This record gives sequence, C-alpha cells and structure tokens, in this order.
Amino acid sequence: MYIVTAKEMYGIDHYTMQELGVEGKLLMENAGRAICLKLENLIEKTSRICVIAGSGNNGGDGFVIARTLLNNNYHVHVVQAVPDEKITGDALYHKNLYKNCGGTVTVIKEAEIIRELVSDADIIVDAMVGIGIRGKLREPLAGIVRFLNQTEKFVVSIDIPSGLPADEGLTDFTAVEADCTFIVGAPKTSAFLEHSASFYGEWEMVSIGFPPLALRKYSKRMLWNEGNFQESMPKRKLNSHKGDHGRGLVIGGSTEMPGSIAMSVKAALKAGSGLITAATTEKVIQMIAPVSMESTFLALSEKNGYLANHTFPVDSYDAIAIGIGMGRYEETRDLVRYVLEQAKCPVIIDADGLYHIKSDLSMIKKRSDPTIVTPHPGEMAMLLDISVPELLKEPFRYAAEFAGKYNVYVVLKGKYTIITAPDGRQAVNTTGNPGLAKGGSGDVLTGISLAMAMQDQSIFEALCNACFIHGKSADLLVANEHSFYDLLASDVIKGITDVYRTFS
Ligand SMILES: NC(=O)C1=CN([C@@H]2O[C@H](COP(=O)(O)OP(=O)(O)OC[C@H]3O[C@@H](n4cnc5c(N)ncnc54)[C@H](OP(=O)(O)O)[C@@H]3O)[C@@H](O)[C@H]2O)[C@@H](O)CC1
Ligand SMILES: [K+]
Repeated sequence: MYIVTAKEMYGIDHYTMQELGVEGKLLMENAGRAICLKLENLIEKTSRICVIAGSGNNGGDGFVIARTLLNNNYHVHVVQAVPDEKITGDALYHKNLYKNCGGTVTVIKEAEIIRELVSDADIIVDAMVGIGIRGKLREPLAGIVRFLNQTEKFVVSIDIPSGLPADEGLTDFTAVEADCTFIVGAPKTSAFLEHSASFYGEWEMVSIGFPPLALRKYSKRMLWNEGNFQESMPKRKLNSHKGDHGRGLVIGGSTEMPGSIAMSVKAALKAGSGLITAATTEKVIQMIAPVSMESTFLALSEKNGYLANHTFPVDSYDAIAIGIGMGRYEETRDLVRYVLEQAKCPVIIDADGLYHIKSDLSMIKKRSDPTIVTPHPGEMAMLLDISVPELLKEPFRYAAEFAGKYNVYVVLKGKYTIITAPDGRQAVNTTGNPGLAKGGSGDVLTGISLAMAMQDQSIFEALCNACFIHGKSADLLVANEHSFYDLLASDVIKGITDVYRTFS
C-alpha cells in the first residue's frame, strides 16, 4: 500500500484522469460507493445519518455517500457548511443527483446551528474538507469541528479528518478527532505522524480505481505489511547449511552494559543467521557466555571496562552490527572508525555507535558498502543537531535528507518506524505495540536486522522485514500470553518463532 502527500495524490488523480481517461465524477462515485459498503457494516438499518458537506471534492464524496445511503433506505440528511455558489464541478453534479433522488440539504452560515441540526443523528459523516485544506480552518467549519470534538456521537471522516493537513510539517491545526476515517485511494502521510495520527481514529483505505502504475509513479513511500513480508522474505532451501545463512559479527558491550550485546546476538541467531560472533571485552565474554551458548566470541582490548582501539580482521563476515552497549568512551571511537573503514560488507550502527559517528560523519559517507543507522528519535535528533519535537514534525523529510546526504539506510524507530533507503524510498512498519517501549527492544531489532541483512534480499527489504518481524513478535505475544506491561525484550526474541511459523 502506497503512502502519499497531498501533492502526490493530486498527481495520481491528474494522471488517472488525463492519461487514462477516467473521469473525476467516476472517481468520486467510486469513492462514495466504496465508503458506503464499509460504512454499512458499522451502522444499523435504523441509523440516522447526517452528512456535513464542504465546498470541494471532499464535499462531493459526501453527496455520493448521502445518495447511496438514501437509495439503500437509510435516513439521511445533508448539512452544507458553505453557500450554494461554492458547490461546483463534480461536487455539484453529485449534489444534483442526490437532490434528484429526493435528498434534502440544509445550508448553514453559522456553526452554532449545527448542534440542533444533528440532535437526532446517530452518525455524523465529516465531508467538509479533505486534502485541499489551506492554512487553519475558517469559520463556520472551525466551530463545527469544535462541536464535533465534544459530542458523543459517532463521527466518520471522509479521506482525512477535516482540518488536518495531509502532509508533515504543521502541528498547529483545528481538526476533527474522528472515531473512524475512510481514506480515499492511498493513506496520507499525516496518518503516520505522532502528532496527527490519532485524529484519524481507526482508519481503513478504500480503493477507487487508481492503477498501481500511477501510485508507483508518484509515490516513493509505502506501508510495509504482511503481504510485503511474505512476498519478499526469502524461502529456506531444504539442503542449505549454516554458511548459507550468513556469518555475522556483533561488536559492542562494556562492563556496565553486558546484557545488550547478548540480546542482539541471540536475536540475530533466532532470526536466522548461520553463525554469529560476539566481539567484546574479555570480562563481558565471561559474563554473557553462559547465556550465549550458540555464538562464538572474539576478545577485544579494553580500557576501564570499555572497548578500546583494536585492529582485527573484519573481512570474513557477511554483515556487522556495531555500537550496542559499547558506551561513549573516547577510545572506543577509534574502533568504530576502524570497522567502518575496513568492513566490506553491510554495517549496522546502533545505540552508542551513533554517538561515535556524530563527531565525524564522513566515517559513514566514505563507505561504499551499505551502511545502516538505526536511531530512535533522540539519537536521530542528535545526529541532525535539532530538537526531538522538530524532528517529529517532519520525520520523513529529515530521514530522507540524512539518508541521501550520507548515503545510508535509516531505520528511524518509533511508534511508526520509518525505513529509508539512500535513494529516498521509504516504508512505514505496520507492526508493534507499546509493549516494545522497553530496555533491550532496540538491541533485539539490531540483531534481527543483522540476520535479515545476510539473507538473500535487498537491504531495504531486509530492514523492512526486520522491523516487521520485531513488531509482529510483540503483537502475537500480546495477543496471546503477554500484556503491554510485562513484555520483555527477551520474550520478543522467543516470539520470533511464532512469526516465522505463522507467516513464512
Ligand atoms: N483523486 C482524488 O484525489 C480524489 C479525491 N476525492 C476527494 O476530494 C478531496 C480533495 O478535493 P479538493 O481538491 O476539491 O479539496 P477539498 O479537500 O475538498 O478542499 C477544498 C475546499 O476546502 C476549502 N478550504 C480550503 N482550506 C480551507 C480552510 N482553511 N478553511 C475552510 N475551508 C477551506 C476550499 O474553499 P476555498 O478556500 O476555495 O473557499 C475548497 O473549496 C479528497 O480529500 C477526497 O475526499 C474523491 O472525490 C475522489 C478522487
Ligand atoms: K473530511
């Protein structure tokens, strides 16, 4: 499923109409009808529905919905929140069809009157404004939105909750807090931003006839779901051996943080790596060896309990993960630099490794083999020298800029983890739950990512699949024997079994 900006949606719309010859009226009919099919599952035959229509094509969708429901014997009324002369084009065509079928319309000039007009309605359909919103919502729409946000009635938004921007970048808006939203054609970016996603309520996308080639042509963003995972995840051959599944190296750990590297190693093995070596200090090896029975170890030099400058052969590995639990000690940085310069395989940089590269980002820019950074928002903001709120306003743009500038893959972790390729392709992971907001969770994702980077798939797909597995493991665990509260990172490692048994 593709994710679009408003501009991309208009591009897809234009292409479908101009190049393919599909008329706008037909797209609007398709949108309204597809939404009605879904809506009818939510409402009773006796439900009273009030559609609030605005002036643009979003209002036009509202008129199609009103006519379809009316013709299916529902009790419907349309409140038009703009003067008659503002309804033009395809929206006017559909308004007339609705009226020709016996539909009634009340035109309102002031927001106050809405309370009375919807007093006997069970369901309110918000078709005031969609992706055509410009600036902050004007009256009377703003007043209607304030009313809708305090009413107990069930509010269904069409395409986008009215007032909400489709794109990232704006955080100051008045918008409908919908109970549910039926998104038209493709989900918009604001459905995946921490400050705006909740306005959608539960959402579902309806297809209205945009061909995949049009979506592909305009959008570089997608939602990574079960279908993508199943399609791209390489199948295991029955006669394969451990060497076929990747020989990985995890570099990290310190006396203060010995556990995290153990978690990454275990996750990497559980997710399907053939062989994993943990490169860490002698002391950490002694500490983690009893719980890391399936891995091999490489002792590196240390200073005050932290990894210090050390050169060792890194060319016999298929992929490397570095940074986990290694601390921010000055001398550890030389080790990070050495690995990034020498390794001729994909390198994943996580946690403290990100702090080490910050002082000299040319370390990553110079590499010719794939480099992957896996920051949470605090680490991403640190890499970019901006605040976390600033980053979260436009995470897609910042991640894409960083990936392009430094030629790296970025896995920006969060409620909506965004995976970005150096060429600007982006994916949003669909799995995961609040149970993952716990220590060790990132270490597990790094381990799974390491395993995926060594399977027969592109790095972009590998990272998308790693995020999918990580989140899906947590989802299955919470659905069955665990809760958001008690879920541990070690449970997520065990849960990888169920993800593979269920989906591959
Ligand atoms: N292919 C597609 O994409 C398809 C899209 N479809 C649907 O069309 C929608 C996009 O339609 P659109 O382009 O007509 O814009 P839309 O969201 O109705 O808003 C424009 C109106 O809002 C008004 N307005 C703007 N800002 C305002 C403000 N701050 N405060 C108050 N009012 C404001 C503005 O009024 P004006 O400023 O001109 O007075 C203008 O009249 C899309 O979301 C989807 O639902 C489907 O039909 C199927 C095909
Ligand atoms: K709307």
